[in-house]
Amino acid sequence: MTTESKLPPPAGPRPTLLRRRAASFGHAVRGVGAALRTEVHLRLHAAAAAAVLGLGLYCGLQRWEWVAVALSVGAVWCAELLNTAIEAVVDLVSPEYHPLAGRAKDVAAGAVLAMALAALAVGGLVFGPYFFGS
Ligand SMILES: Nc1ncnc2c1ncn2[C@@H]1O[C@H](COP(=O)(O)OP(=O)(O)OP(=O)(O)O)[C@@H](O)[C@H]1O
Repeated sequence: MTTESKLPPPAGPRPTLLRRRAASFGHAVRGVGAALRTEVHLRLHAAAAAAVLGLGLYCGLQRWEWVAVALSVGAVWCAELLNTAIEAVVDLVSPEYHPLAGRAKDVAAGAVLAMALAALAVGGLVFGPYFFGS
């Protein structure tokens, strides 16, 4: 028995690696856009990120401080986007009430909360000395 696929090859020339990467990037941007349109929390994170950027420029943060702030903002966005994705999948597979569906959503929301608290701590450690002295 052969292990070769019986499927016919796709019609037309195979897209180049660069085109496939560009398409994947487009899907990711579309995902962030969709989440921004539907999730109020994500829009609040965007406003918070803009405020932190302004505050950082105002304070004249050091390079390592920008690193900590950028990683914190990125991690909160990442957690919120994953939470949004998990919510969508849970709604798809379990539109009716189910304790496991509820637990999955609660745990995903908990991940956002944990990251937001860590980001708050980083914000306090970075910006605190600029406003209250070291
Ligand atoms: N299918 C379900 N079965 C059981 N419990 C659910 C279900 N869907 C939602 N829940 C419960 O309701 C809570 C809120 O769910 P919902 O989908 O409204 O998220 P949300 O609060 O709108 O989140 P976000 O504001 O981030 O969009 C969940 O955390 C979970 O406890």
